[in-house]
Amino acid sequence: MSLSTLTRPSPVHRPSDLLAAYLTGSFYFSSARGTLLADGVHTRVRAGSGGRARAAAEALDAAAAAGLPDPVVVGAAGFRPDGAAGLLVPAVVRRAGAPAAMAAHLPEPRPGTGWTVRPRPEPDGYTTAVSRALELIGDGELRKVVLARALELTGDHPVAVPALLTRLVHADPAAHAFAADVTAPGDPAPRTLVGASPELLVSRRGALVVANPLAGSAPRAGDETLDRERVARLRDSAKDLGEHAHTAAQVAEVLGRFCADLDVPERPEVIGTPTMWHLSTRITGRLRDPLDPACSALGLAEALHPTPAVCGVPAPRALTAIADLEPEDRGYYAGMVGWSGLDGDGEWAVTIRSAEVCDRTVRLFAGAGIVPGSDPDAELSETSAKFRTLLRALGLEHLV
Ligand SMILES: C=C(O[C@H]1C=CC=C(C(=O)O)[C@@H]1O)C(=O)O
Repeated sequence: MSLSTLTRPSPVHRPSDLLAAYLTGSFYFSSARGTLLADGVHTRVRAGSGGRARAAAEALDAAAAAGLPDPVVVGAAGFRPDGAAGLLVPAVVRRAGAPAAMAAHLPEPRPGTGWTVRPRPEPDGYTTAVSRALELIGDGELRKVVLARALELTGDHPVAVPALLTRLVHADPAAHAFAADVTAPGDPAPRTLVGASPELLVSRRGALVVANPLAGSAPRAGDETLDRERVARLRDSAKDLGEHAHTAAQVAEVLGRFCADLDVPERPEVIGTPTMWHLSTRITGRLRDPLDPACSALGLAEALHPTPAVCGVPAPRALTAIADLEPEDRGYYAGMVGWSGLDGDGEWAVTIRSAEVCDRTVRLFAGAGIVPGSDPDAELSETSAKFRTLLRALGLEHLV
């Protein structure tokens, strides 16, 4: 018998089948690059910030040696470098192509009734924090800081995460859509980080690396003429271009440490999501040493995180300003989510436009970059517009 007749053919999955197969507790990640659904736990990867890529490489080697086919590390890490992370090598991984625009009609989410909403902080607390950040910038302590606020929603029945994820993917098949189990000791029920992020932290395929920092935003109006005006204004806004430049420069500087050639477009372009417009720079590079574990997709993601798209400049001072000015710990918001394979290839997205769902509660965050020229009320409106991605999928858009 030839070897080929003994080889089990790989099953072929459709992206929509993997989405339909997602159950709370699975790991789901899709993007324009493809769809990955993972179940079960082969090995948990336990390591602190800075050591995750090495621990992941060791776990992947051990899983391959134990005969696990296609070992992959999947999961999420929180915003704070010393914060929580849930990374593991799953027992089973299924892959498919990128989700396409889906024809299937989804029933509208049940209009949200019976929800209580707790903004953290209240809107005027957020504008006060932005004013304080502007003072720190004026004093020369900071050049940029991203300030976030949270909405804590409590419904009258448990939130169905598979339905929420399905709505997010249908609303924007090009987004980095994800659902990751982030249950912590003491949680009354499974906790899931779920979202649809427009921001690619880093993607690696062989020696090729892509990062797509975003910063500088305008809400989408939903009217063609108004949106054309908003896009033109964003493209020329000195405040937004400055806010963007910090992020693109830092991402380019970090990738420059690992890459021989790096292509950094001179000017950002404007990209759209169903709710927002963003300034975007797509940076591409070629790794000098793709075999170095520090150059795995996870290693690059660790080196890049947290970028000034979610933190600030200088980063250490921005981290303390965020801790002082935000009343809520960000948890997994503004962290990273994705996967890395045995060969180092993988994809990690920034966990924005996301929520943590636990039983009847949904905790969502949105942030905005504060730079000289920021207006507290406009930053408040920007965060409200960013909440729409999740609120729309929950049937709660009327809340903002
Ligand atoms: C921090 C968030 O967005 C980041 C990504 C794109 C644009 C941003 C901005 O214009 O402030 C933020 O840097 C968020 O959505 O919570």
